This record gives sequence, structure tokens and C-alpha cells, in this order.
Amino acid sequence: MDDDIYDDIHVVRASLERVQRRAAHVVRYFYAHLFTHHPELRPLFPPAMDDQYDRLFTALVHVVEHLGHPGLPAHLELLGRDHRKFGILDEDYRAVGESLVAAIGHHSPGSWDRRTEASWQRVYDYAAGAMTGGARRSSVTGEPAWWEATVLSHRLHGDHTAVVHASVSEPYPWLPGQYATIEHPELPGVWRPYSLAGRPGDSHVLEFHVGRVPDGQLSNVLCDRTEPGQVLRLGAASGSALTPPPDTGTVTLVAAGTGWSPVKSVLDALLSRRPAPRIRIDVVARGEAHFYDGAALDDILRKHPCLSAYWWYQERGEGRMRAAERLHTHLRERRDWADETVYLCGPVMFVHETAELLHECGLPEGALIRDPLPASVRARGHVSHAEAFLDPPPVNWIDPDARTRPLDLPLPLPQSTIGH
Ligand SMILES: NC(=O)C1=CN([C@@H]2O[C@H](COP(=O)(O)OP(=O)(O)OC[C@H]3O[C@@H](n4cnc5c(N)ncnc54)[C@H](O)[C@@H]3O)[C@@H](O)[C@H]2O)C=CC1
Repeated sequence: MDDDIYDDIHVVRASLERVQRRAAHVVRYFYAHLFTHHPELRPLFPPAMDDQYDRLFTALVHVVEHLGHPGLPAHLELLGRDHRKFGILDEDYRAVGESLVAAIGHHSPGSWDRRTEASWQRVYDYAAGAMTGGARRSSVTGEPAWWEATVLSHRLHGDHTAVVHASVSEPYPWLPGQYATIEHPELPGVWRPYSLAGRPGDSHVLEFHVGRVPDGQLSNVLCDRTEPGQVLRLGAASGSALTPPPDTGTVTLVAAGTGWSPVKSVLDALLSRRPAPRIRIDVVARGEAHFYDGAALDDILRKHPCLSAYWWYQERGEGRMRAAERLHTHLRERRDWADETVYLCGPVMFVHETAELLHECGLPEGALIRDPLPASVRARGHVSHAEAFLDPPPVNWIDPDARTRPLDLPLPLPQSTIGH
């Protein structure tokens, strides 16, 4: 980062604070300005822009908050690499910068001056430069901007979860715990992240577990209108790898709902070790019928009799937290946490509460491997079941963009801004 930019940071932060109350207007103005001056960029964005408004401002706030943070350049480079899938050119970044500065200036009556405008421009140029640099580096290594993946099989379990296998045309590098963003031919421009399940490296076949989301767009198309032969597009694998440390002796894998998908790939990695560690699996679901991948797990258990697996679910008529409560009671009764490594994946609040419980039980901080919690959950701290019911957290994915950052970065970073 250029030294001069440090002088701009406080100017830009103060300016952003002033417009933050009018964020919705700023973002609408930004898109109107961009599409008026550059109508050729409209197809890069999804037809329905509802989600897009929040994403842009969240991204902007996070970049500004993290200016000067040592992890920011790497994050921006990854973001630029990922944005290649939208077909963005260097001049498009310039157009976005002009509209952004125009939108903030328009909403800062009385406080906008040449100094503020120049600071915004330098900060934007810095961020765009890091992103285009990341895109260029990825392109010169020959990495595709996106991968085509042909659906091989599609199974819908109950009416709620689909397991999709798709074959990629070119090698697709990924690690257990990472996710791929997917675009479906029926919803151009709508990209959503899904954890990769199965075994990385030794085949061209990828596996995804897709839970139906009320009012969801892509999840529901992947559940209901996806069949063998269709060609999906995938972005580069992103997110923190949950790869187990080499000397892991005893491991507990805890998965709730489709949190089972990354856990399945971690399990596969552990089973290929010689000697394999002692492994115990706890799977939590809404009901018996929601163990959508039970047949595959049975198969794994048959091949590896040393594994132990436990299923936790709520009975018909019981409250929706009952399965998690059963697991928690069981974990509390276990006494042997000293030499354990635990993997934890699932709904955000489930992960949050289970992590707290495990630490109370004596599991050391470094022995718990999970994705970072989104800022909204950290800010809320612990919430009771009743609070969660009355005021559910606004996220239903473990913050996908928190997962794109390097593991040592302690704070959340921005949402991908375009077409996601
Ligand atoms: N790396 C990760 O941690 C991954 C996380 N996920 C997330 O896992 C979730 C899976 O969704 P579904 O399959 O619909 O699961 P779900 O909503 O059916 O939940 C599964 C179980 O988790 C427990 N649970 C749910 N909400 C809870 C809460 N607020 N507090 C305590 N326990 C709770 C319940 O016992 C429930 O039976 C999604 O939000 C997805 O984004 C998915 C893949 C990877």
C-alpha cells in the first residue's frame, strides 16, 4: 500500500460515516449513474437487483474499515481473481469508481470538497488496482475465469435437500472446507456459494448438497429445475480450507443440516491418512427424514468399522432446537476433550452455541476448527433460543465472504460486489 494513502484514510472514513445513514439512496444513485453512463455493464448484474444493494454498501464499508490492515491486499486480490468469472475488464473498474465517487459526492451536500473527492479516488484506485492485479495474476497462470460443470446426477431428498454431482471440464483445484460459487443457466448473473463435498484431487466429479431456502433463488432452482446434462458455471474454489493438522490424533466431526457437506470432505481426507486418526461423527438434523446423505454415510461406516457415528434429530412435534439440545447434553457429558480436535459446520447460531459449549467443556481454543462467524453474530454475542426465534439473525450462510479471507485475518471483509 502506497504510504500517501494513509493520509486519505481518515478523510474517507469521516466521509463514509456522513453518508452511511443514506446508504440506500447512495447505492441506488450509484447503480443509476453506472447504468446510465455505461449501459453495456448492466448484463454483468443479475436481472433482480434486490440483494445487490446491501452487498455493495457492505463491501464498501468493509474495505474502508480495513484500509491499512495487513490482510486487505490478499483479500482484494482474491476478490479480483473471483470477479474474473463476471467477465469484468480493467475499464469497467474505472467506470465503477467514477459512479461511486459521484454517488458519495451527490449525497454529501456541504461537506464535499476537492480534498475529499481526491481521497476517495485514491482509495478506490488502490482497491481496484489490487483487484485487477489479482485477476491478472490468476489469468497468467492459466487459471480459467470460470469452470463448466455438467450435471451427472441429481437426487432430491424429501422436498428439502438436493445432492448434485457434476463433472468439470478442466481440473478444479480445491481443499476440504472450501466452497464454489455456482451459476445456473436459468439464472444468469446469480452466483451463490456451496460447500464442496467428497474427495478433492483424484477425480473431475464434484458433489454439492443444496438445502432449499424459503424465497431463495438459486437454491430452489438447484433443488427443482436441475437435471443431468445441464451445464453449470463454477467460480474458483474459495474460503478457508478446514484441512486437518497433520498430527491430529482424535477427531470429532460435528455437522448440522447441509453443514455435512464440508465435513464429508474433511472425513475423506482424514480416512486417507496412514494411520487414520480416531474419528467420531455427530450429525444433527431437523428430523429422521432430513438425514439426506444417510446412505453414503452408512457406506463409509461399513468400509471403516473403526468409525463411530451418532445421529441427533427432533421427533415429530418437538421444537426445532431439540436435536441440537440432545447433542449438547451428550457433549456436556463427555469428559475427554484434552487431546481432541473438533470440526464444526452448520447453521450460524448452531455453530456459535456449540462452540461456546465445547469451550465451557474444556476444549482448548485452537482445537476447534470452523468457519469464522459473520460480524452480525459476533456483534449480537450469545442469544437465547427465544431471542433467536423472535429476532432471527439476518444470515443463513456462514458468512461466505468472511471465508474468502486468509485465516490470520481477524475481522470480516467485504462481500463480492458484482453479480454475486
Ligand atoms: N462451513 C459451514 O459451517 C457450513 C455451513 N452451512 C450452513 O448450514 C446451514 C444448513 O441449513 P439446513 O440444512 O437448512 O439446516 P437446518 O436449518 O435444518 O438445521 C439443522 C439443525 O441445526 C440445528 N439448528 C438450526 N438452527 C439453529 C439455531 N439457531 N440454534 C441452534 N441450533 C440450530 C437444529 O437442531 C437443526 O435440526 C445453512 O445455513 C448453511 O449456510 C452449510 C455448509 C457449510
